[in-house]
Amino acid sequence: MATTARSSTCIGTTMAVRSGVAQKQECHLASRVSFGRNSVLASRAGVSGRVVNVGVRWVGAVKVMAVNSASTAAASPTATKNEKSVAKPTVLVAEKLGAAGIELLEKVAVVDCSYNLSQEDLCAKISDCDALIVRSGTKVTREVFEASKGRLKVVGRAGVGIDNVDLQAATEVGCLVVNAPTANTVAAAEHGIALLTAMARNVAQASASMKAGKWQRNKWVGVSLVDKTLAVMGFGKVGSEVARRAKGLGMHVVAYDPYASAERAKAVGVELVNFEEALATADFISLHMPLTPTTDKIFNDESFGKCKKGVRIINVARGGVIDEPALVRALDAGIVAQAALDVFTVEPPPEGDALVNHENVIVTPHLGASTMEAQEGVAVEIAEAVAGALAGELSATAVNAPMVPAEVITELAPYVSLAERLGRLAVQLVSGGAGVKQVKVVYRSARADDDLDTRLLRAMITKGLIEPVSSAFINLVNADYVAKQRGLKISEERQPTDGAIEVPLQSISVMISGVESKFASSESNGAITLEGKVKDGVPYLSRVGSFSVDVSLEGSIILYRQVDQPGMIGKVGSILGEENVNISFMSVGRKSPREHAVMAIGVDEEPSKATLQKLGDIPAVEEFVFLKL
Ligand SMILES: NC(=O)C1=CN([C@@H]2O[C@H](COP(=O)(O)OP(=O)(O)OC[C@H]3O[C@@H](n4cnc5c(N)ncnc54)[C@H](O)[C@@H]3O)[C@@H](O)[C@H]2O)C=CC1
Ligand SMILES: O=C(O)C(=O)COP(=O)(O)O
Repeated sequence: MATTARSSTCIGTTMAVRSGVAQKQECHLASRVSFGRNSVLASRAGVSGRVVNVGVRWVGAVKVMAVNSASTAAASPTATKNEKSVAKPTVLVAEKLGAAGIELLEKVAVVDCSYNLSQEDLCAKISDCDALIVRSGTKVTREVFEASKGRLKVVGRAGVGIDNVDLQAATEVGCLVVNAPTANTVAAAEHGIALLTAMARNVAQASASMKAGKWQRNKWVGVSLVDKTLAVMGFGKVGSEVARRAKGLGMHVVAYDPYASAERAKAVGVELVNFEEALATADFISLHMPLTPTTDKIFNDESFGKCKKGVRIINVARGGVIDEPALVRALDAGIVAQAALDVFTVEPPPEGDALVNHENVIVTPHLGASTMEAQEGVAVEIAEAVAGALAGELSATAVNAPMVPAEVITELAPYVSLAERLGRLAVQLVSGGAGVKQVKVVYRSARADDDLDTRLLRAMITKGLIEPVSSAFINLVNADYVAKQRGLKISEERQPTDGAIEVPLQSISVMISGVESKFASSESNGAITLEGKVKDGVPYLSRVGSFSVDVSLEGSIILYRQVDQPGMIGKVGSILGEENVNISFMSVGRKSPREHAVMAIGVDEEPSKATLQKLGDIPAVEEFVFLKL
């Protein structure tokens, strides 16, 4: 009895329109995890050196890099069906960047250097940009991400501090944020030391006085550094370089950093102390922690009250770590003898600012990273990170995405592809609009728990589950966030196997519970269950409900349940053949002869509704569903 010949939602068609077109491309076989929307699916990765006519889709899955990879990965989502070649991505450089970085970017992108944009101008421009590069002077707010209308894929911060980028907003829209964390470390440390020594010897004031025609040798008597205690607050890259240099000046150096390792401190000859002890013992305090909710105004009336009277403070970190009016009060009260500041809560500070104009304060306009060498280094570091991200690579300096080593990405590439396809197929089996809320993923692997990073897989299952039924764009950056927003709970389970540990995974199962299936045979233990495997680098569907099948996950799939009997393959084959639909794979999953069996047929072309109806009308077919990958 033929029962439910239900047509499944034609999700794939929607996706194709949204993304552009299927393209013919010659590709390298470097499988990577993509952040680009128009990535090329690596369905044949590892099989042949040429990949032809692969669908270009807004994925974020493993991809085969196109020859012109950067431009392909970052092509405008508005590309039309007739476009033959995909335009280069556009990178907006909103603040001065070293020439070497610009040159590097120009090889892969159209580079628009527009400095000093107002917030309105930035918002107006950003929807035409795939990447944005900034320093500390540009606020990349939620408004900017919203104005980009989904086009912006990467924000590169040409420096360390990312407090000027709304990371939450970036993550929500799946925009990768990368920084250049190492190239300006020495410059910032040297500037810290410059401020320390200049402050101690009144260099700035004495210079200004002499230029004003005075010769005040008695007025500008300084203090010595040798044998004084310097407290380094934040013992990271800059802090430890400052500590090293201060030791060379004969200072006793202590450091406060709740996350720093004692061994690293010991190696530099620095004693790690707690916050109070640092304040109570320091003659000089140098700030090198990031601006976070915890460090925001960490130097306030209360903390200045705990300082040794006459302490001198250097800030090359962020203005916001100091409560500036409190510092003015501490300076006026003589608790703080002097301050040397490179950074301010508001930059530039308002005219007539009490702190800037205080006689015991010396200031520089955020020059910590401003050496020729550091700026060239930062420019190259950020250009490489942005170009890599546009080409779909995971960045080693990603700020809002997990860092996954390149070798792990390469190894997991076919499984990442399998994961997305399983999610994509499973959600198409859900009947009605109840929505998917509970998903369990089972990874069967011979590897130890800590030897298999499932974050990529989970992200791609999430992508497969959500993208077909929403307008969301999902990648590794925002997968967990979007799932949480939609109330989708994904639990993961590891099942150990006896297989070879060289193979990362024996299988992945995706189980959706709490929903009805369009295809009853896909249910097992009350959940829609699909299992997949990778064979010779190619993802396969290996189980539907409790039926074993074996069909390559390429093209589309027709699943039907039939009463197992001779002649069925011929009937189905000729119906599809009449419409010139090419069968790529066929597999029968049955429990015992002449009983129910599930047939899985891979097809290269999408059959028409009439053809699907004819299949459903075959008397032995009990139910069927057509699923698009
Ligand atoms: N003025 C300028 O032009 C420059 C400023 N910077 C700023 O300097 C700061 C440090 O930069 P890096 O050393 O490269 O960063 P980093 O990440 O290597 O070091 C920061 C250190 O602060 C520590 N930290 C975090 N929270 C803390 C807390 N509550 N209390 C104490 N320590 C805490 C971390 O554990 C880490 O060791 C950043 O804010 C950065 O933006 C960096 C370069 C140039
Ligand atoms: O790298 C940092 O955190 C800095 O503060 C340097 O800022 P800049 O790039 O000079 O605007």
